[in-house]
Amino acid sequence: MSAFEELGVMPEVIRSVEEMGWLCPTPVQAEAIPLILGGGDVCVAAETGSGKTGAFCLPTLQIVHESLSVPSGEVDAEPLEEVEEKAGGGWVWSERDRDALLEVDAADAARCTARHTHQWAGARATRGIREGAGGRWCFEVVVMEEGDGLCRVGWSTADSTLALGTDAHSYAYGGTGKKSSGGSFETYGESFGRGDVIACALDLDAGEVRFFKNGIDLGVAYSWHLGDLQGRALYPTVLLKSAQVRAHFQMLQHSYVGDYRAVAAATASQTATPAQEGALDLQGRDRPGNAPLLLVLEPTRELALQVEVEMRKFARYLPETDAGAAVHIECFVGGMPSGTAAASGTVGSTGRQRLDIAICTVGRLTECLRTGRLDVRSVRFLALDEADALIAQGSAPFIYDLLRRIPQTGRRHRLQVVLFSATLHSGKVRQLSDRVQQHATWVDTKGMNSVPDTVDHLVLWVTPDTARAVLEGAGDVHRWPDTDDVHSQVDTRGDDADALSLRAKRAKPLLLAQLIERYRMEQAIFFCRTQLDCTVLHRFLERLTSTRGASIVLHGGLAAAERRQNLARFKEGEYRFLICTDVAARGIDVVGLPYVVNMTLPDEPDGYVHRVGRVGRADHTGLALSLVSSVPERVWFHTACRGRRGAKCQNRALTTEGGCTLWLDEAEVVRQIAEQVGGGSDITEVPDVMTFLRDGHDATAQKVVYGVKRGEGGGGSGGANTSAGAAEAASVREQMERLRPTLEWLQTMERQAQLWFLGHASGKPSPE
Ligand SMILES: Nc1ncnc2c1ncn2[C@@H]1O[C@H](COP(=O)(O)OP(=O)(O)OP(=O)(O)O)[C@@H](O)[C@H]1O
Repeated sequence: MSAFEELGVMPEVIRSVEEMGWLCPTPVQAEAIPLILGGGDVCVAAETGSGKTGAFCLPTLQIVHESLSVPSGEVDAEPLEEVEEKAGGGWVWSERDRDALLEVDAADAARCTARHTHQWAGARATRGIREGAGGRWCFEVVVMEEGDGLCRVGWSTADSTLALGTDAHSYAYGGTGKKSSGGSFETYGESFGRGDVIACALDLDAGEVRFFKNGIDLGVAYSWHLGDLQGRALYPTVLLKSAQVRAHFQMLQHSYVGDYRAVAAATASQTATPAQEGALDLQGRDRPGNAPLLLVLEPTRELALQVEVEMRKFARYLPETDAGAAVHIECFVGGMPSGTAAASGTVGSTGRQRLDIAICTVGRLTECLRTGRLDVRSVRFLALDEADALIAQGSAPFIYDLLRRIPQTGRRHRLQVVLFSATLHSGKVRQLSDRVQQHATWVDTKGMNSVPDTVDHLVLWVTPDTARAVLEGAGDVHRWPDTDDVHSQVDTRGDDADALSLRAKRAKPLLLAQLIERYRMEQAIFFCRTQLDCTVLHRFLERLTSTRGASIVLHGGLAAAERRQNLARFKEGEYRFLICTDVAARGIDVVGLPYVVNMTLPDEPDGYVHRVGRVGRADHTGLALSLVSSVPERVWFHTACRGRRGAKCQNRALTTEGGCTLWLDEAEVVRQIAEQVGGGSDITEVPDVMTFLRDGHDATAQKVVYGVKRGEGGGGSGGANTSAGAAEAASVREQMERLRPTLEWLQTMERQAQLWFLGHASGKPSPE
């Protein structure tokens, strides 16, 4: 039995991963896959390069495939509406069409409660009144004594979000004395609260909604042209925050001027259910062609594209389902044509439009939702990859809004949410998890120190003396590297802070050239702070004969297609060096990459963890070198300039003085990084990089080889020199061979013991 099979992974997926050389799950895969397959919400914090992509792609792909394979009869076996109707006489709050934070009372489904004090949670009734039914209809909401929060009550169509009052056909009256529809709020009626009875009245002959408080008419709140709803039904809806309400759908407490009848008196032909309207039967095969079951959110285009490639590899042997092609995967990122199924109507073999898995960046998803190109109402699985980066990008409000658009419970499943990153240990991530997940299980294979021990860290201090010596050594001023031009009027020979900063900046590229030579770097990523820094470094390396034509640039200023192409050319070995900003810091997987060099440290320790995580992946060893100025460097930080951030900016004043520069104290950043990644992975600090290089430090002299599997000659904290490493690997292999029969025997014994236990527990005879 394959180790992946033990985790419950299906044979077709195992076949793909085995072809990729994955014989055993990594620790994070071993923990996360069964939890996800078991239907739980999971937060996974594990070191860079530990196989997190597989940990969420394998089980989610399998869940999607299994959903597609459910026979149609089974999908429709017991419509939830029927179950709900049996319990509540036809009109109750829906168990399915509600936010996860709202509870529908099990014994009295006309009562619902939202306990959260900071978040709204809504629910719609199981039925609505069709626009064409005509007549005057009403339901009452009693605000219960429990809870001291807020309520909004009213009507909405089944395709509106549960955030009552925010969509066009969603009509709300709130406890603060406001009415809202389409997101615009106006003063209306008066405030209401505990003990009040609010009647939500619908006049389908006039196209009007009005509200009554304790029997008193508050006047027409909304009106529309008959036919505007296109025959759709309006459903009783509530939105609560720390409040409890009970609805009267059948017997009204008050009588109302205008002869309004309780909604439960409507005949079947006058009402509709979301399923009849095609609004909620979205996870079955009636799902619209642009409505995926799995939605993966990625912080960058590069990552989204990489995950798409991986997902397609895992899916390649999946058998065709009744619904047509095995699983239809698409990537939605900015700047390139994507979403072909959704846009052009790609069809599966059943002749139906299909999209099962959508991998998106936030920007493109926002646009696709606005234009209706993607429909998220069928999503039953949401994966937030690099969740902390999504938060740092400011996407948390978008995620909360997204969650409102996705039904929390499907016909037979609830929405499952997983969060992944190497750096999940922040209050903001916990907050996100609390809001979007339910009872999430944390898989934390490495705690705070999420840097693999296959990475060696060298901090090479660039002191003012080093910088001076390096520049003097370079000779002619014209051969000095350019800089980001922050120090335009500075005398390089001076000793003030600006002069020291400028010299450190000019010295770093020269030192990099020496490091490339000393380490005989054949493949490396050089991280820079800004797009301009990348351009300047690229220009410098192009001037040197030894590195001319060897590097390529990747940053957010390039067109999407160029970014994709440049990354692909580097991965394929066409270029030896990738000069990039943090756009490539996360997730990018270059198998066996030996070196990462930080030309400037990132502002945050988390940024360092992700950057150096490009090496030391999948048990390969790697070296992370950081050129760190011992004096503060003045750098661009464009906040004051308007329009295109930083372009042609000449405002060299400090941000504190209304300008666009700041002093970066790399020494302080090193201290923070050492604190975060210390422990398991020591950072070796070299006090003076010049002496280090001059004294002939030579990687090959130490016989350390980076970029190879640990134990096969690699360095890394747990590594060794080439010959010792190879010997160690051989000895491990030998030991494993020796132990194999014993392990197989133990496995058989355990299986027999379990079978015996199961047989014993069920009263059947125990197996031999
Ligand atoms: N079970 C496995 N066996 C062998 N190799 C694996 C296995 N799982 C993943 N890998 C390989 O390990 C490398 C790193 O995996 P992956 O990109 O998923 O890491 P990650 O944890 O997502 O890293 P990051 O935090 O940088 O995004 C990839 O090259 C992948 O193919």
